[in-house]
Amino acid sequence: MHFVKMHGLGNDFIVVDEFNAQSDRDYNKLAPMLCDRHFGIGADGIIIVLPSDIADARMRIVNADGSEAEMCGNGIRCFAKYVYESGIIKKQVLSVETLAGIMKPELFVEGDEVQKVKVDMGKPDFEPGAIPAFMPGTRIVERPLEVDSQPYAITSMSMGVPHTVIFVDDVDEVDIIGLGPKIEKHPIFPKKTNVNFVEVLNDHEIKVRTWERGAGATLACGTGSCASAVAAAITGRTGRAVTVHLIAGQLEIRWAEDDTVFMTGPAAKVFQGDIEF
Ligand SMILES: N[C@@H](CCC[C@H](N)C(=O)O)C(=O)O
Repeated sequence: MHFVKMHGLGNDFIVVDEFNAQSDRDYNKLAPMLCDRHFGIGADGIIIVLPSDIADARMRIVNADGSEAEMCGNGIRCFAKYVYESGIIKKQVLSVETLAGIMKPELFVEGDEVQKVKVDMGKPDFEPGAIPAFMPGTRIVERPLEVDSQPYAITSMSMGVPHTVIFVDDVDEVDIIGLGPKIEKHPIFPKKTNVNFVEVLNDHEIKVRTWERGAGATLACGTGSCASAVAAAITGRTGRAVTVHLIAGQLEIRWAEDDTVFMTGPAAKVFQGDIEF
C-alpha cells in the first residue's frame, strides 16, 4: 500500500489515495497496526482520499484504534493540501464531503505549494442530543460532572465530533493520560467524547491540550481547538477570535457572528512510502 505521511501541528496521519481506484482494504481493522508507532508506520489516524457524488472529494478519517470519526480539523487541512499538490483537484476553495457534512477548505498557495489552509468548520451544536450526551437541559455549559469523586465544570458541544472542554489554571499540570480517558468514556457520552483542557492566557489567546477519542493524547486537535475557542467565548473568557497555542504551533480560530467557526493553520507532508502487510 502506498501512503503519504502528513501532519497538522504534529497531529499526524497516514494518507491513502483512493480517489481514482478504490480498494477493499478494511481500514478500521488495519488502523491499530498501521498507526502503531513501534510496529507500524505510526500515526494518530488514517485519512482516505475518495471521490464524492456531492462534493469535490470525500474524506474518511479512521482513528488509531480503528474507530471511524465523523470529521477531523487537522486532517482536513492535510487532505486539502494533498489533493491540491497531487493535482487531484486544482481549486483554491474545495468542498469536501465528511460524515459531519460538507466542509470548505480555502488554500493559501505560494508557487505550487499550499502554505496554510482556512476551513469553514460549520457551526457548533450545543444540543445534548447532537453531541450526543445524556444530560437534561438545552445545553451543557459549565455544568458539573463528577469523575473519581472530583467535581469538574464541563462545556460540551458537537463540532462535527463530540467535544468536552474543561478550563484549568495550568494545562501543563493536568494529568491528561489519567483523566482524559475517564471523561472520554464517561457514561453520559454514549459515543464517547474528545476532551480539551484549556488555559486562558488573555482575551485573545488560549492554550489547549487534548485527549482524543480513539487516539489518546495528541499534539494538536483542530476540532478541539474550535470547540475550546467557542467555549472560551461563550463563557465570557475571551472574544470570538483567538490564537490557540498547541504543543507544536498555533491555530487561528474565529467564531463569526453568524455562528460559523473558521480555523486557519498549516499542514505538512513529511514522507511517503510503501508498506506490505
Ligand atoms: N484530530 C482531529 C479529530 C479526530 C477525530 C477524533 N479523534 C474523534 O474520534 O472524534 C482534529 O484535528 O479535529
